Amino acid sequence: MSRQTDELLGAQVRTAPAPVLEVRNLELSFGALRALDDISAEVLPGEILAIVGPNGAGKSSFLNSVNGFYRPSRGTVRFMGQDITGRRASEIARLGIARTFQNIQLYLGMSVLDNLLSGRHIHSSGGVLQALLRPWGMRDEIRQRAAVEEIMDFLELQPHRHTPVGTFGYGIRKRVDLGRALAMEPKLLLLDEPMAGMTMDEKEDMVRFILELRAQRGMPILLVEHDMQVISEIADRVVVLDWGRHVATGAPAEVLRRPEVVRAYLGGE
Ligand SMILES: Nc1ncnc2c1ncn2[C@@H]1O[C@H](COP(=O)(O)OP(=O)(O)OP(=O)(O)O)[C@@H](O)[C@H]1O
Repeated sequence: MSRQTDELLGAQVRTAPAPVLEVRNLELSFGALRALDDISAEVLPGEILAIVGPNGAGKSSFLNSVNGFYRPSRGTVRFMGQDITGRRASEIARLGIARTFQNIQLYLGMSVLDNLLSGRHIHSSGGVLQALLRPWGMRDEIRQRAAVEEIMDFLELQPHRHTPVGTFGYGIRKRVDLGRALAMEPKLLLLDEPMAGMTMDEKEDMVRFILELRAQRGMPILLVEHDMQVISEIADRVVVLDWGRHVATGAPAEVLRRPEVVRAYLGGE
């Protein structure tokens, strides 16, 4: 190999962006059921990576293994260069991985504003309860409020700020759930079926917010979603799982056409 080629390759190695999230050979079992079998994937800076696959493929298990809800039996999870495998969910959240949930977990009797403030607890001196009671010093209170106001502006939630979340349908609830995750000031966002149960208008709004998050803040996003049209429009790459196994990885337009991917969907539903 010539010296010039050597230098060129060296430059490529140096400029390749380090992944924000790097998952290697992940394995997770529930009794005899192998929910994840040797799964590897990575999220690059500013990338939107989608995990897709039929029901029971292991998508939520993958998210749960990344954010510490489940403890994988094998494999590693590295976040911004740090090994976080098997760490507790609260610790992983503090390191900068926030997530939303398939079955939204909000405080339904509380206002939009208070739900978002609950996401700030990792940035206040007390816990969730203290974040809600707001016994912070004046300066801390102003800082927490300013962060939440900005998120409400961004997600167009201002008209709903004082309304209890339980009075809203799925569309607004999912948006509040995203807002609460953003209130944690994450460096990586995990979204579990952010469009599920939404009307077309609500989906379009959510797509817009996700794309703006990436464009304006360079937010890397790992999402699980069933809506293939949405996936094709927003994901840079997709990872296809089936029965806990890896089927394919690549650009949506190319991967979703592959015969093995089509087969996985036809066989799985
Ligand atoms: N806590 C658990 N205990 C036992 N089995 C589980 C648990 N969580 C997931 N599983 C099983 O692991 C497999 C993968 O489930 P998972 O929820 O990860 O799939 P999924 O791809 O997210 O499915 P869906 O699209 O239906 O949400 C399924 O067979 C499921 O029943």
